[in-house]
Amino acid sequence: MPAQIIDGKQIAQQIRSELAAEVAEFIENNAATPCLAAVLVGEDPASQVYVRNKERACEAAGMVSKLFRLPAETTQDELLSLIAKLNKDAEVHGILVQLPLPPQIDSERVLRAIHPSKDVDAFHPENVGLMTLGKPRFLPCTPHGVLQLLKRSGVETAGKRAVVVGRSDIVGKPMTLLLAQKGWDATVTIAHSRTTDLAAVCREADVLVAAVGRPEMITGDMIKPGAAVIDVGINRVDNGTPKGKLVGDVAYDAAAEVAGWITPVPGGVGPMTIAMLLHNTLTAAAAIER
Ligand SMILES: Nc1nc(=O)c2c([nH]1)NC[C@@H]1CN(c3ccc(C(=O)N[C@@H](CCC(=O)O)C(=O)O)cc3)C=[N+]21
Ligand SMILES: [Mg+2]
Repeated sequence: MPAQIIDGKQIAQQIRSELAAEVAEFIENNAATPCLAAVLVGEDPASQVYVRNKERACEAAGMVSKLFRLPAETTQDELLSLIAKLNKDAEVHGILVQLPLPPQIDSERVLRAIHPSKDVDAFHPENVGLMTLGKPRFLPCTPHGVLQLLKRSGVETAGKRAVVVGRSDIVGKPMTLLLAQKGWDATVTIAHSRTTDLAAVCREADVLVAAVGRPEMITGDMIKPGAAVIDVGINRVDNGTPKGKLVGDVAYDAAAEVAGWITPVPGGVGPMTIAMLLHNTLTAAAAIER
């Protein structure tokens, strides 16, 4: 039986309409509208697309989106002073600084300058710490989106073996912690580029999350029959067209013949990241306006 396709676009749309209702209620009960400030430094074309999608999604949910575009030559001090201004701005509930930042900027310093109560990416060490302790203020958007895809598709994680391929601070690491936490209750392995016999490790997974950033590196033979395969990768590869083609970290066609569930790219995890960003922005607004 071929895999059930997990339609991230549709599930994200469902979450966004749930959020729109909550935002409307929030606006009725508070003298404020949830507001996300997005900061984009430079002209990276992919970043422009993501930031525009985030703005549109915010507005569709009834939230305010403020975009701050800074030139590629922006200095660290200029960026830090914008963040200081946004931290103090009572109208702004969430702040997102789009990554990657240009090389003259120390990303770690910038992310730590965002006030933790407005850190809707959940990248600040205080928020990473709270999440790790099982007391999250915000959940990081992409891993939270993955959990929602699993839950809303009826994939059981309790007692199951989960393998996360990739150990980034943004996806891999928090993904493993969340899958192991109470309520999700998976037995989790974190695998990476130095893992011996990666294929055998992956084949043990009832839930396989690929977050390595290497196009189609997870092949059909690495998948346990019936597993849920969640592809976090978004890689643009050359296919002779000017824009190239988006592919995930999973070789989709072969994987779909073996898996029980699978997420496509595009239309899988990507739209969920944005939906969970909106969710965090509403959470931030509720905490600040309370
Ligand atoms: N501070 C910060 N926070 C982020 O959350 C963040 C970031 N920086 N920098 C870049 C990455 C990447 N990211 C995506 C979000 C949505 C899609 C998305 O909606 N993708 C669509 C396709 C988009 C396309 O066609 O290119 C999809 O997968 O269907 C993709 C990627 C958020 N990121
Ligand atoms: Mg941030």
